[in-house]
Amino acid sequence: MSLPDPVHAGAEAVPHLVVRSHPVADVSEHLLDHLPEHGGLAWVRRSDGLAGWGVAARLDVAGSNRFATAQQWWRALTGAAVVRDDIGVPGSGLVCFGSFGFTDDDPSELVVPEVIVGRRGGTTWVTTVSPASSLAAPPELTVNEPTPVGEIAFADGARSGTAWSAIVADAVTRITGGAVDKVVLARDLIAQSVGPIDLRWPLRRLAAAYPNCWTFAVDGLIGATPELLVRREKGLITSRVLAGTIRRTGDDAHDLALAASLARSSKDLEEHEFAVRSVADALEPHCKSMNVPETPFVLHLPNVMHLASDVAGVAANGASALGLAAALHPSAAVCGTPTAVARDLIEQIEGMSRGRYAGPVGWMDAAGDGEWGIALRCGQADPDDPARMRLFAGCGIVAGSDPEAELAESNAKLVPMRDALGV
Ligand SMILES: C=C(O[C@H]1C=CC=C(C(=O)O)[C@@H]1O)C(=O)O
Repeated sequence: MSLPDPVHAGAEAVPHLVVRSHPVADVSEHLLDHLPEHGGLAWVRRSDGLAGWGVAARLDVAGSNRFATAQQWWRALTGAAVVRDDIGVPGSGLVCFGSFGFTDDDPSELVVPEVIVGRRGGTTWVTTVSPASSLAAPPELTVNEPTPVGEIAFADGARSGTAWSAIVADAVTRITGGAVDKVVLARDLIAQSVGPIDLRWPLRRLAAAYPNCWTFAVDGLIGATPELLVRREKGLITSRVLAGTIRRTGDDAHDLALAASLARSSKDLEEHEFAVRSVADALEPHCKSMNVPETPFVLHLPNVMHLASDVAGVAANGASALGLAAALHPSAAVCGTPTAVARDLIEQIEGMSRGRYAGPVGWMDAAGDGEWGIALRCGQADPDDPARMRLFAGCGIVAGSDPEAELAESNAKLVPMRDALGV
């Protein structure tokens, strides 16, 4: 059979793909159970979502045009694909997973898996993606048990806790001096195991312990994020904005009192308002109407509670989920206000590379619908040492921030990944 000429998206040639989605019987309640040992891709929340493996096509990209290049590539790829989709819901048919660097220089990628298992509202399906030259047979779904992570040790990353607190104190001085209104500062922790870390082990534990979060895996970056940067679905745009945090104590009555104090805390409400404003301002040009709640609610997670606002809008144009994520990134929940000043300050004083932590992570389909979360409460597997991961956590710093309290908050935000890796 002679192959059609490759289609080009900018400098990149894209393959002609043949895609088939068909319903299947459930083999397991948990989509993550189907992942093979290596190369798993995931975006799941409770029993719904997408889990994929294999690489049918992939784009690696960096630079200030990375979102535009990725869009162009995806448009060319979807335009050249032959799709038979018997399900017809967002997430069926041709989809890609993606993860973007926090800065222009950090690596970003889109991956189209060879196999995707999806579930939504009680319907489970399998999508197979193959080159036009070699059609793939649908796989048998199996339940695959991960290897438990053995003994694991945690050590300081780029900065010790004390050194990081000093950086936070420096930021507070700059904020009170008027240089910037809010800046989000992050730190990393190194997890070192005795043997290779089977990423499916922490992934399953994150999904089980944080069912209200979106559990993700893209190219060695895994986590369970509570923050949805943007979802676009059939003309409806939504975003869950988080900023303002208090640690849980484990005592329910006390935690309720803490939730009430969080909802009244002027320091946290100010921090939250910056984040909501940045999202509302970025979405406004893309929405005909928008609902921005006046007061946040308190989102209860097992380790922390957050001030949260669900912003919603009706799409005014054809901007895809990725286009909207590009407009929103970096929001004030992970960067600060004003954005450019906060970004420069992070670069100047944070003292580490964030990689894909705090960047958009998620998926999109051929119609441009999709979900992009912010890669928080996550860890990056070391490509050179399979027994090692870098874990990340950050905190929004405003004039009223206390460096010691921020350090404690960052430790609480590291708990999900630490527990997931532990025995
Ligand atoms: C930057 C992180 O959290 C952000 C999201 C929610 C609450 C935040 C805060 O209260 O500081 C942060 O803005 C992180 O978890 O690494």
